[in-house]
Amino acid sequence: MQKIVVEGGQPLNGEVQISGAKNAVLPILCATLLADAPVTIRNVPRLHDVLTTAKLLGELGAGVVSEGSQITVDPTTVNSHVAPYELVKTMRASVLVLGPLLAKYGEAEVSLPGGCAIGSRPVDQHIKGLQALGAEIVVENGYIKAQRRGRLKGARFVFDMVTVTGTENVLMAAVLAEGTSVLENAAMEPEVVDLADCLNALGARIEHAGSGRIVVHGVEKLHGGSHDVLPDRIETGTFLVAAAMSGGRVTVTGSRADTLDSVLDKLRDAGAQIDVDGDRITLDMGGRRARAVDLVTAPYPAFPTDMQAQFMALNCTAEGAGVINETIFENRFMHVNELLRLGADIRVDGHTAVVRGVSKLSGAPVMATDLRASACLILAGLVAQGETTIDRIYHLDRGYENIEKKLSGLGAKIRRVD
Ligand SMILES: CC(=O)N[C@H]1[C@@H](OP(=O)(O)OP(=O)(O)OC[C@H]2O[C@@H](n3ccc(=O)[nH]c3=O)[C@H](O)[C@@H]2O)O[C@H](CO)[C@@H](O)[C@@H]1O
Ligand SMILES: C=C(OP(=O)(O)O)C(=O)O
Repeated sequence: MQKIVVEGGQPLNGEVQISGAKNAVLPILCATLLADAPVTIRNVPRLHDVLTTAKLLGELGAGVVSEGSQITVDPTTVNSHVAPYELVKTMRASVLVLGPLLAKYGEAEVSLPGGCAIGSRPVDQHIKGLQALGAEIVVENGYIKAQRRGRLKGARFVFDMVTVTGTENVLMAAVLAEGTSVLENAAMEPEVVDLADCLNALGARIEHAGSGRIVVHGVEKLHGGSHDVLPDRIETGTFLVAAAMSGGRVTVTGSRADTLDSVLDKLRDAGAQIDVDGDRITLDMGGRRARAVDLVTAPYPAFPTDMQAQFMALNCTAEGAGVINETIFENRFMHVNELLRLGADIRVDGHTAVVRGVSKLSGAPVMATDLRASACLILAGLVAQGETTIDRIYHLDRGYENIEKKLSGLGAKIRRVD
């Protein structure tokens, strides 16, 4: 099994290009199922999750052609409406074919995602939202079995809590419903806006995506078209944290600072100087040691749960102590025990972790437990004395494109070994 080996101690300097967002491209690929003609998606990151989604679309009968950072999906040949457990269990985002298959083809059978290392991944809100649009849904034998009689009907639906994939699933179904739907307490994440932009480019009539109240005027069909995926704000944040921890100066290019307000604020609190110039964000730490920061994860525009592990790494070697409160997932502190192996000082009490900065971490073999935990361990390895070997990096390949090449380009000593 492949591992990442990091030798700590190099300040990072230079420029790095940001890829398209994993959490935007996956729903967008699923949304192509709604169209009546081929759809081309550009700025697609080369990630394992993208390959899994392409495989799923292929199993449903769609034509999928991938060329570099572009994928064209031809949904006109879809002949199956089943998303099997084998694919859904490796990637929760597979549940996002539920809304499109139901709305377009009248039926869908999608495996329940179950849980994962970071916590349970319930889909009750997806089901309730689709039922509000008139779907008949039963859950049996581990599958969500949905069908509709006639067209789905536009409705008002209030989500019990902010759910990103829940909003996306119901939004995609509402696009082809008869009449207007109003989704209240909707997720405001930039990835939801990107999905809505893509759907509107294909002929949907979605208003106010990015607010907590999305209005969808149903249309009879979507045409083909193309869309450019928005830059990955979590990849951007991960490189900026790496730069801050190393005391260096890094410019990320092809990024969107307006999707990163809470993350950039925390980096400023940590002592970084941040300059934004169009799609370029420059972080300059000027050789200084970061200050520890407090943070609470919450739905957008608050601090993202997907950046929690990386900031925990930052706090590990920062000046002072930082309190981290994780409110989205019940088990998203799996990286703590691995950071302790590197010499970190962290106490966890329920959803709260208190991290006291230490003057140095020391390299050790560690194990990645999930996607962002993997990134966190690389960041810690980059500032630890000696060598850190990170095992189980298949998690990393789900969500970061060429992270070791990109970090090497900034001066890090990092390599992948078999
Ligand atoms: C709001 C939020 O920050 N969502 C994060 C979540 O999105 P993802 O879409 O995976 O998860 P949701 O946004 O749906 O879940 C948010 C919360 O709602 C609960 N829930 C969700 C759906 C449902 O039907 N019932 C239910 O109870 C979940 O248990 C969780 O506590 O994980 C992604 C991957 O780490 C992140 O990119 C998203 O930022
Ligand atoms: C945990 C993540 O993704 P997923 O929901 O696909 O597991 C993530 O993007 O950090």
